[in-house]
Amino acid sequence: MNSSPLLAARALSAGYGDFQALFSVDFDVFAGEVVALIGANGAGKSTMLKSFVGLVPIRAGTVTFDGRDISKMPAHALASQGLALVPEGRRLFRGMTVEDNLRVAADRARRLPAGVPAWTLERLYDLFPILGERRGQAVEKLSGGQQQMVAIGRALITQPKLLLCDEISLGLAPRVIGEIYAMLPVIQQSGTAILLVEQDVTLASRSSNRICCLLEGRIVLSGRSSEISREAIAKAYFGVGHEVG
Ligand SMILES: Nc1ncnc2c1ncn2[C@@H]1O[C@H](COP(=O)(O)OP(=O)(O)OP(=O)(O)O)[C@@H](O)[C@H]1O
Repeated sequence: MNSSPLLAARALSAGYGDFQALFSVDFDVFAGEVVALIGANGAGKSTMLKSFVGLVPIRAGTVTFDGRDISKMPAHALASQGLALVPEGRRLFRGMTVEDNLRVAADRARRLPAGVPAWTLERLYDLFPILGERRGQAVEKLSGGQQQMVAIGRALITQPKLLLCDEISLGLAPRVIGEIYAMLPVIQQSGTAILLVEQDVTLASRSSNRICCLLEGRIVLSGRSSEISREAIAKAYFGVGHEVG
């Protein structure tokens, strides 16, 4: 693993009005790894992702990406830096086809160095063949899982170094979740790091190299997914002193 992180948050605080959602968070993602961010409802997971991409303003601290301070960079400028968000709820362009949803995002893509293979429509259709079959259909005609595949494809076509995924399993059937999560190693092997916000702790743990747990806006546990016990995760998830069943 490289010694300098791809994404680094330092003493990051963020919130909404009078409410503080993140308290001096230190957090890293290194190139090529999959990190899962877990925590109970309201712990601050989405806020953290949104603060990375300029959708929630940072109150204190810094976020650097690929060595550059992005703390004040507007959301629309981040795709060209190599940071892409798959937002909770997908937020596709309704009324547009699968292919047009993908094409629109390509306009904001990062310029790739020579020799680095790009995520093209063809590669995305190889990753999710059903999208190729349905490329001409309006996205609202697709199932939830297929829409999630479009949302992931739309992020990938911006050629990210880091893909931020906000609860991509939410509301989907286990089989569909399995199909989508099966593609994460393929994306990782292509050289894209992934930060997953995931409610399902078992899935989060199985799908990641490292896991971090947020509790009430603070990181309370961080380590290699293969080395952290279920008990440690449960304690961190619910807070120290909470009975673990
Ligand atoms: N737009 C907002 N305005 C005010 N408070 C907000 C807003 N969005 C989130 N919050 C509050 O910030 C805190 C963190 O919310 P956040 O959505 O980041 O949590 P989360 O860990 O992603 O939870 P969930 O799994 O429920 O999405 C919560 O207390 C939430 O109520």
